[in-house]
Amino acid sequence: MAFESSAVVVNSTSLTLVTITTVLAGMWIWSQQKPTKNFPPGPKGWPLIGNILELARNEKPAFVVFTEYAKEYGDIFSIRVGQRWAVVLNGAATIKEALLKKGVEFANRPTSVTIDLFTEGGQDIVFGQYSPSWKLHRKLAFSAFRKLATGDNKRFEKLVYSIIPALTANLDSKGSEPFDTRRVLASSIYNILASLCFGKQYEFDDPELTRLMYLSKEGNDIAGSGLLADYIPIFKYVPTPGQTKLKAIFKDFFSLVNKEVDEHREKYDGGEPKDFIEMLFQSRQEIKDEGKEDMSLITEAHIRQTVVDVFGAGTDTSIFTLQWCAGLMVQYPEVQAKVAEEVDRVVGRDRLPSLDDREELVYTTATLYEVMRYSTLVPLAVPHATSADVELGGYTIPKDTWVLVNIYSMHYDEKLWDDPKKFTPEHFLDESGKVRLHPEGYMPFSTGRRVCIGESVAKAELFLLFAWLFQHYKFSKPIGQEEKDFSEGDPQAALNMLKDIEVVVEKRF
Ligand code: HEM
Repeated sequence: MAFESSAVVVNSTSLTLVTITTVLAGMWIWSQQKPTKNFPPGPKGWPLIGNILELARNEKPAFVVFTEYAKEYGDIFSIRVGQRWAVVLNGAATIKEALLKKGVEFANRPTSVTIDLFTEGGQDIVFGQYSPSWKLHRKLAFSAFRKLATGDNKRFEKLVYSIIPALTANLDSKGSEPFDTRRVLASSIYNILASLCFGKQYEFDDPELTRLMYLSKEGNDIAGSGLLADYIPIFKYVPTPGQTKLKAIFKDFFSLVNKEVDEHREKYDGGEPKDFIEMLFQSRQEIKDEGKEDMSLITEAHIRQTVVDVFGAGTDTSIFTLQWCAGLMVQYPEVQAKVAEEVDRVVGRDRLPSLDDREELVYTTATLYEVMRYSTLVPLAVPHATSADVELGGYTIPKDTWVLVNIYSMHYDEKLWDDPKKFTPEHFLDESGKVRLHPEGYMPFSTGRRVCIGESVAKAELFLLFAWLFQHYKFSKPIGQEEKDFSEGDPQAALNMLKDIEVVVEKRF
C-alpha cells in the first residue's frame, strides 16, 4: 500500500514536472516567434521578459550595448522588451533611410500606459500619434516657436538674459567654494521657459518655481523609465505605487498649467503676443482665418499639453547640456581658455554676447557643438513606432513595432569622426577654420517628421548662456580632486546625464 501511494506521488510529481516543462517550452518557443518571417535578427530573449534582464544587468548603458550589438547583428536588429518587439536602427545611412526617405512610416510613437496617463490619451506633441490632429497641433506650436527664435533676435536675447541678475548673484555668492551647478542652472532654465511660456519670472527660491521644477522632473523621471504595466500589460489593472504617484503628479502639473492658460485667455486681446501661450492663441487664430484646417481638431487640452511638452522636453535637455559644458570645460581647461579668449576678442567685456556674434565666435560655436556630440544627451531619441508595414534594409517591419533610433551610434562612428572618443572642438572646424554646421551623422535633435521642435530655441539659448558664462567666469577643479573625471556620463532613463560634479566658479574680471 505504502509502495502504491508513493508510486502515485511519483506519478503525479512526474506529471506536474512534464506539464511545467511543456508549458515552459511552449512559452519559450512562442516567445522566440518573430512578428514577420524576415524580421530583423537579434539576441535571444527570455520568456515574458525578453532581453530586459541582460540590458538591466549590463554595466554599460543601453545605447552603448546597442552599438555593440549592431556590429554583431547589423545596423538593423531587434530586441524584445517584455512582451513587445522593438527594432533598433543604427548608423547614419540606415537612420536617414528610415526617418527621411520613409519618414511617414517611421513617424508614429508607441502607446503605453504611462504615455496615456501623462498625455491625456496622446494629446501632446512628443507622444501624439502621427495623425491629422497631431500634424496640425505640431504646426501650431512650430509656428509659435519660429516667431520666437527666428524672429526678432533682440527680443529672444532679452528673454534669455532676463535671468542674468539672479544667475550672477547666485554664482557670485559661492565665492571660491566648490558647488554643484545643477540647481543654479535648473533655476535659470526653468525661469527662461517660464518667461517664454507664461511671461513671468520667479525668484530662484520662489515655492511655485520649486513646485514646477519638482513636478516636471518627477514626471519626466517616472515617465522616462515607464511603469511595470508598459512591459507586462496585466499590471495595468494593479494600482502600483508608481502609477498612483504618476497620476498625482500630473494632476498637480495640469492644474498649475491650466491656471496660467486660463489667465492668459482672459487677458489676451488679440494684439501683439507677449509670450508663447499668447503666440499659440495668435497662431491658432491665423490658421483658423486661413480656413484650410479643421480647427475642431485643436482642443484646450492640446494647448495645455503643448505647454507641458515645453517644460518636459525643454528643461532637462538644456540643463544637462549646460552641465556637460561645465564638466567638459573643467576637464579641458585649454579649450575653456580658447573660448574665453575668443569671446574677449570678438565681444569684449563691456557688452553681452549676441546671436549676431555667432558667425565670428567660430571656436565657441564649434565647442558647443562638440559638447552636444560628445554628450549625446538624448541617445535613443524618443521611441518611434511604425505607422504601417514597412521594408527597411531587406527586412519587413510590421505596423506598430517600437523603433529605437540610436543617435549615439552615429555620434561615435569611427567612419564619420576622427577618434570619436576624444573631446575636441576641431571635430566641427573645417580646413578653412569655418564651423562645420551639418557634418554627416550629426543629429543631436534627430531628423525627419519628429525632429525636435525646440531645436532653434535650444541652440540660441545654449549659445547665449555658454558664451556669457565663459565671458564672465572661470570654471575649475576643486583643489584636492585632481583625479576625478569631470566628463563622465551617468545615463538615466532617456537622458545621458553627467555624474554629479562640484566645481569652483570664479569671476574673470
Ligand atoms: C539640448 C537641447 C535639446 C536636445 C538635445 C533635444 C533633442 C530632442 C530629440 C532627440 C528629440 C526626439 C526626436 C525624435 O524622436 O526623433 C526631441 C523631441 C522634441 N523636443 Fe527637443 N531637444 C532639446 C531641447 C528642446 C527644447 C528647448 C524644446 C522646447 C522648448 C524641445 C521640444 C521638443 C519637442 C516638443 C519634441 C517632440 C517632437 C515630436 O515628437 O514631433 N526640445 N528633442
